[in-house]
Amino acid sequence: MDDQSVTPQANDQLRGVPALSAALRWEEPPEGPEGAVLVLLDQTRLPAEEVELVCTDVQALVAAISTLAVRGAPLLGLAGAYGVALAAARGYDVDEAAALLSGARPTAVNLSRGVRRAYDAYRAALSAGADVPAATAVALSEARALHAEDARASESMAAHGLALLERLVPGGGYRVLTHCNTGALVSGGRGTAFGVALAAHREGRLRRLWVDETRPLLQGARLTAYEAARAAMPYTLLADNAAGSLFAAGEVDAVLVGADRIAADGSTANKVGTYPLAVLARHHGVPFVVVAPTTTVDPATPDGASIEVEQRPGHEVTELPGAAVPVAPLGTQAYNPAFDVTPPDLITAVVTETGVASPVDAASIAELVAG
Ligand SMILES: CSC[C@H]1O[C@H](OP(=O)(O)O)[C@H](O)[C@@H]1O
Repeated sequence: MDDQSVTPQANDQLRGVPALSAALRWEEPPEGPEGAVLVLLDQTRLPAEEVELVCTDVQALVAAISTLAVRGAPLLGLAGAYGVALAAARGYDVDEAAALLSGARPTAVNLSRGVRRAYDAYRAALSAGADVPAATAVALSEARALHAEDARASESMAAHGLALLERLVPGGGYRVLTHCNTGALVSGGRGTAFGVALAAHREGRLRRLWVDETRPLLQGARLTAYEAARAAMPYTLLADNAAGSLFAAGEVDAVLVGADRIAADGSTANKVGTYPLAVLARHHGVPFVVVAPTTTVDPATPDGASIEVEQRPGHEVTELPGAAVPVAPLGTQAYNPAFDVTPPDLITAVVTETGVASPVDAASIAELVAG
């Protein structure tokens, strides 16, 4: 494979792009939280433009979640928690806000879990006699705590994942294939699977990051390539359909992917196209590793069949992002699941901030959750 690594200087799209800002942040004026806003980096506009969305109400935040302007399981958890605080700060119906936020996308358990965490804290404060401003401060404090916990979890996952890679592929020079986007754009920190690849790069052990474009919304081509270029990582973009030939050519040492929901038995929902990679990895004897915080593990979901897979609009398949005309004839029906589910027997290891589960089964997953 010829070296096609790109450095930020070589890519006009990136020249002059400001440093990657936080994917999500809370802002409030000196007068107090009544004027609070949630500022989101609009991920639908990347990599060409770094545009921020300023959400002043829950409806705007729900729309941003539904359109993937803000996305990625851990970040959805933060958005949900801050969304409850925003509703309380601005005097909206907090019960209604919690319901709207939790229902914005069904698969990533982090979203409803983040909403629940801030909502329960808010309600508990009110029950304990706090007034609304004080209860709002409690909800915001929970959101901020979750943000900090996710950043710390990101560092721990990178450390555990790097140590696992060294065990799986001794000597470094890893050629890692990844799918979708799992970097700082989905996290309070440096991400999940991408964070492991970034740590390997910084240790001089990453020979190549193979980046699946990840149809139909191209999170890989638009977002992972963007993050990899900014980190000056040796990355190469590929069509999802080309992954098989890379395995056949012996060009992949490990697969690193994220997760949106990990069931109690280790079944893992992740971006559609993940399951075929797991089958390819098994066929070619390549380690297949899921990297996710324990906030993505849902003990209440027993197995893969119990995971609700979000079905998205067909136009995302029949139209290319930004194209003037559809690629398919008008009226074409499209099958567009946002995720698929990989069974535990095809997963070499699950890496969380608490450690590594391998083999992957109900017992090893429970041990990760217990910490
Ligand atoms: C570590 S983020 C988890 C997960 O979220 C992405 O889905 P989406 O872009 O639809 O939010 C993708 O499945 C990532 O692997």
